[in-house]
Amino acid sequence: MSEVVYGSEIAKDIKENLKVKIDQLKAEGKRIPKLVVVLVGDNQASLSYVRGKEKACQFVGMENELITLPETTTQEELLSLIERLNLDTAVDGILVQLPLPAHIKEKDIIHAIDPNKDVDGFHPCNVGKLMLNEETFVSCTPKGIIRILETIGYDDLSGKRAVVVGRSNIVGKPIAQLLLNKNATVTICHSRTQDIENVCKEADILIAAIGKAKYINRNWVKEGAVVIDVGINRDENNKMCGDVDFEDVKEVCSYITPVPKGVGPMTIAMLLENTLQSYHKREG
Ligand SMILES: Nc1nc(=O)c2c([nH]1)NC[C@@H]1CN(c3ccc(C(=O)N[C@@H](CCC(=O)O)C(=O)O)cc3)C=[N+]21
Repeated sequence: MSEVVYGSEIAKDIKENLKVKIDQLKAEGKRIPKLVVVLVGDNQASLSYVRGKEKACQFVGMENELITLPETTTQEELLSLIERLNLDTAVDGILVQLPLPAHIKEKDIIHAIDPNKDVDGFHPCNVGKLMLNEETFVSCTPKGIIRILETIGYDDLSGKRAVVVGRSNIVGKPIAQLLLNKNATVTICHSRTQDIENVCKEADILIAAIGKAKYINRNWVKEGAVVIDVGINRDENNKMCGDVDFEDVKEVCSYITPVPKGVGPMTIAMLLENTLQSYHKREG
């Protein structure tokens, strides 16, 4: 039997902490940190995530502007908006919600955001700094996962084996790097990996970021492993679920994060932290 780790509760503590800090800035008559979220088109899932970000900003008392643009927005129009936000001294963080419509090149947009306002940590400058273990904006989901490990006291990773399933630029690769920076022995598995089940079974820490509903069952998991589920999928009843078959795996691991209320809320909390970090870099 394992302990279920509610990221939602850890995130709540983090947000309460941020609220105190922002109240303090207000009391001192200082400028308030500001996050701008840009949403292109009306992808339903994106709308729901963006609302979560808005609610969190309101909770901590951070300024939040949501700019919604029509699906037909051109790449040039989006680039000129980003240029304006880059130059706006009142803006600390810029987040362009992904995915973007197919006619816009995500890479060009990510490259256009000022690395000093890239609170997602997606810009190549910030990704490079992560690889060099230099201070930077760390991508929010991976940062949230590390914070979960720290909170459960499982952050001395020397001699531990970590297996990351999934190699995306926004989760798989950066979480592998963060685990490596903490001295774990890291393996990245993906769709071309042979004998993936047995590779995963070696993991002391298993990170699931593949995007396949309930793909990982107890046969993939070593007894006592820590299992972090990054997946956001729908099951056969259209209920939100992770990449891990939670009910099955929770019988064999030591800690497991649920979906929802696991990694997702941590992502939002880390976004707010990154925005405050950006503010302090600017304001001192
Ligand atoms: N530029 C960019 N940055 C992102 O960080 C980014 C993005 N684009 N595109 C989409 C993904 C996804 N994402 C989530 C954040 C919070 C929850 C979250 O809080 N989920 C709640 C439940 C939400 C619900 O019930 O719908 C939970 O897991 O408990 C989920 C997903 C950020 N993303």
